Amino acid sequence: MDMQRSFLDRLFESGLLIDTGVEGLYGRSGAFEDVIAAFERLIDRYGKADGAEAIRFPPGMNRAFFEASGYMKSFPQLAGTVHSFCGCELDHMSLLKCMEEGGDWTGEQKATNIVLTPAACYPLYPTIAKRGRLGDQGGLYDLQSYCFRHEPSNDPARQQLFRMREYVRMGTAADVTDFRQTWMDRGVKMMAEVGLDVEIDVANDPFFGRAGKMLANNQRDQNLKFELLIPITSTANPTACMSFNYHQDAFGTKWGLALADGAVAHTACVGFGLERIALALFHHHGLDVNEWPAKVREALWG
Ligand SMILES: Nc1ncnc2c1ncn2[C@@H]1O[C@H](COP(=O)(O)OP(=O)(O)OP(=O)(O)O)[C@@H](O)[C@H]1O
Ligand SMILES: [Zn+2]
Repeated sequence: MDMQRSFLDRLFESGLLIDTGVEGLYGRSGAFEDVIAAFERLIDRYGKADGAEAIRFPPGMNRAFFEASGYMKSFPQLAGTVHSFCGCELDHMSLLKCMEEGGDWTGEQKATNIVLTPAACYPLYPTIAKRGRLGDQGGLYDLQSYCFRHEPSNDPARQQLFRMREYVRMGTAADVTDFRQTWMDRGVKMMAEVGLDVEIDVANDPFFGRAGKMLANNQRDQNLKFELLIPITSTANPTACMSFNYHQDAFGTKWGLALADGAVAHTACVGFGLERIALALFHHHGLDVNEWPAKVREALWG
């Protein structure tokens, strides 16, 4: 396990990641960000011909949509809510007094209407449903967001605030499973271009509790989730750097997403973990991008 800690220490020493004193919450250097920007341009090149509609949401979402999504049923342990001080002057005085005494001042904070986005695609489904039926070709969207998950760790690849680039397809079952397969093939090709060895395997989400075990088994048995894995700090447990999810008609039904003929839409999403991909590149090719193989630099920076 201390391969993780030592890689994290090297990232801090090189300045690529900046320690904030909280596990999984890091500043990033210009060099780190350049790699993410370059990799996103590579994603753009692979996806361009498909004509996805680009949409960017901030890293917080409407609490009502979050509640309706069912996230708290499946992943209560990962969610992060935004709370604020909503009191009067008297409340403010007791707040300051409590802080001064080192007490728990957060208990009086009230929930706002914003929840931190857990995955880039969560705000999309209710947004698209509100527009009415999809067109004849269904829908294809290009998203990117910071996402929050409460999973503190000294593994630099497991962060609490990280960026996810996603494509989401809405259409018939065939449309969305074809889309997912296309991106599995593209994912392998893209990673080969930047000199990373990958494998693709069936996977499951970290559903909470005993009932969650069954959900996870079901997800695996039905091949609903695949991950593209790259060894970063462990070859025995390579890290998921992309995931490919087929939701069947679950989100279509939940949000009322309808195809042009009125049938319930199927959906699939493909996610790139941008920090994980950057970390895989630094781990494989070294912490100085100037020393990376020419072929890799060419693929990223032309
Ligand atoms: N804590 C995290 N830190 C950095 N990147 C992450 C984190 N969690 C997920 N990702 C990235 O976002 C992508 C899409 O998220 P997804 O929900 O499919 O991940 P996940 O299956 O929960 O990941 P894991 O199994 O490693 O917890 C993942 O493939 C991964 O690259
Ligand atoms: Zn998604």
